[in-house]
Amino acid sequence: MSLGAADRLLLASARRGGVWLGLTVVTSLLLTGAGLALPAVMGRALDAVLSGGDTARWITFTGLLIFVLVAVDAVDDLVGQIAEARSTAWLRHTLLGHVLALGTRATRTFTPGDLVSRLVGNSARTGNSASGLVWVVMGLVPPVGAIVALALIDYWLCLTFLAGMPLVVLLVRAFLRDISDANEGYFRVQGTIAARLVDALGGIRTITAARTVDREARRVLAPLPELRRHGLGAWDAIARISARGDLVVPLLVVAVLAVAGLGLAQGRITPGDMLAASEYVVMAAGIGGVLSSLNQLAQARTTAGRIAEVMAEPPAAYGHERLAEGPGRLEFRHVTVQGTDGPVLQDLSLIVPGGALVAVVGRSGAGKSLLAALAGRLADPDEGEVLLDGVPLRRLGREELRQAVAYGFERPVLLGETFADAIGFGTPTPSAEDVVAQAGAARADAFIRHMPAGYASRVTGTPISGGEAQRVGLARAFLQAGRVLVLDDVAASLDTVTEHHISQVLTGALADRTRIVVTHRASTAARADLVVWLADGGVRGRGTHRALWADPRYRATFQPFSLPAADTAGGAR
Ligand SMILES: Nc1ncnc2c1ncn2[C@@H]1O[C@H](COP(=O)(O)OP(=O)(O)OP(=O)(O)O)[C@@H](O)[C@H]1O
Repeated sequence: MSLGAADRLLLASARRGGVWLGLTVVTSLLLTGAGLALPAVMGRALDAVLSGGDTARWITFTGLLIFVLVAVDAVDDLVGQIAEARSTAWLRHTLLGHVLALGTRATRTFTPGDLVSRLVGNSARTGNSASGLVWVVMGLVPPVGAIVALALIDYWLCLTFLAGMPLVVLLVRAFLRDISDANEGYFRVQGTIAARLVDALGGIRTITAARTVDREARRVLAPLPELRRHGLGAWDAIARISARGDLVVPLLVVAVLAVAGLGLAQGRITPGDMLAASEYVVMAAGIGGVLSSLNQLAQARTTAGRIAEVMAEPPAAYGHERLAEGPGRLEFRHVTVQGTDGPVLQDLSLIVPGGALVAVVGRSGAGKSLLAALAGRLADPDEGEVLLDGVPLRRLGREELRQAVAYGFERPVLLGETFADAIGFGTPTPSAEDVVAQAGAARADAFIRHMPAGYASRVTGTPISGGEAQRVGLARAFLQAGRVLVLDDVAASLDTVTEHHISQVLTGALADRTRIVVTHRASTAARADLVVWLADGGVRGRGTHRALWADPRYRATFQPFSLPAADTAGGAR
């Protein structure tokens, strides 16, 4: 993490407080000014009482200053909170936009739980410190002003105070170092716990079925002792600075008051000056107020650093080129994708003819989904490139690419309020007729109509089966289908009759598109114009299912239960 990036982000978020932050500066200035003037005015009031001067005038001034302090304090709280809310909103917006722009890369680099903790907790902590930034700067004004006031009363007072300052500076530096380390550890561990919790919620069925609830709870909360250690570290730093401050500050106060007493005895200063000096020396030594703001700022820098880490990940860059009319011909040119233990796909070259129905088959882990992801830039190759109708995908504009290549997934996430929304998701202006037509094509229409509110039924709170969710996802993919449609194992939860019907849609209404279908089923491969058989990081074979079937290793890629009689070489079509 670069501290520079964290500081820049912190400042940028503070700036989003806009006019409210400006008002915070004004109210802080007023509070600081009134706070600084009060001891002097009180001193004058005392001198006036003792010497029979204009007592009423000075007491009125004192009352006015106290009124200003109370009234402005209330306004200061309000404008400060508005500025903080604006900063936090901007941070969340910016971070969320960036995470979504990172696409699949976001969750490969950061776990979802960790991202959520950065997006929710860390953003708030950073944004809420926007006005804290003002307070740190403003917090320094009273001590500095008080030192100047001491000098104005009597320069010996000021010199006595300054003699003790190096000690105070050392204390503050040590505090900042300790508190930053503790905060950094604390927020990191918080992110780890959030990540584990999200994992556990994702696998809650498995955990419940395997009766491992207690074990899982222990796993999620395992970093708690570390969290406690960092939390205690922060408290320790605060306790140390206040203990040391409790020692140093009274010593400073006593030293300055002793010099002031001497000045009073020698007639250099008046009793009112003595009263003011006693207030100013406490104010000058009042590092406590600044310390809590500094602590807040140190936390905000740490959380800003965690946000800056995500922001530093570059999102996928899109080009500006558009596609000319074309059949949807895809070309994989010497494509290599590195996995964690070496290449998953290596130097793979493949042409998917425009308008063809291509089945991608292979054993589990062969890289079928990865190949499907490469076809529409849900993943980018480490070497080589993928071209659509002659244009490298990287050069295409985002909109152009997303319109050209549509996807359907095995476990679709249904996004949108209602089922109609979920099907129309991603299509700019889906008409109700189109939504219903594609739901019919994907065999989703009947069960959606049976719901109490039909297409207007809410997705959240309406339990549906895995196969039903797949059909809704398919309807969305059909509606979106551009010149290329990629279906990644979409029929996994479908019965053979439904799957057959959907195959008919692929070879009927959508026959003019390039269709890439990742499948484990021989029956689907049999219906394809071309089968691409992946193994050992490359294309082991390509051709029709019937031709490839002669190879026993090809036959072995299909699980026995998915080989109906019709799927023998003779029956395969
Ligand atoms: N974008 C990526 N970058 C690097 N490696 C990846 C990427 N996507 C997937 N992989 C890795 O590629 C390997 C193959 O995964 P993939 O999901 O493509 O297999 P598959 O053939 O579809 O398997 P299955 O039939 O079980 O779904 C896995 O080890 C996976 O971790």
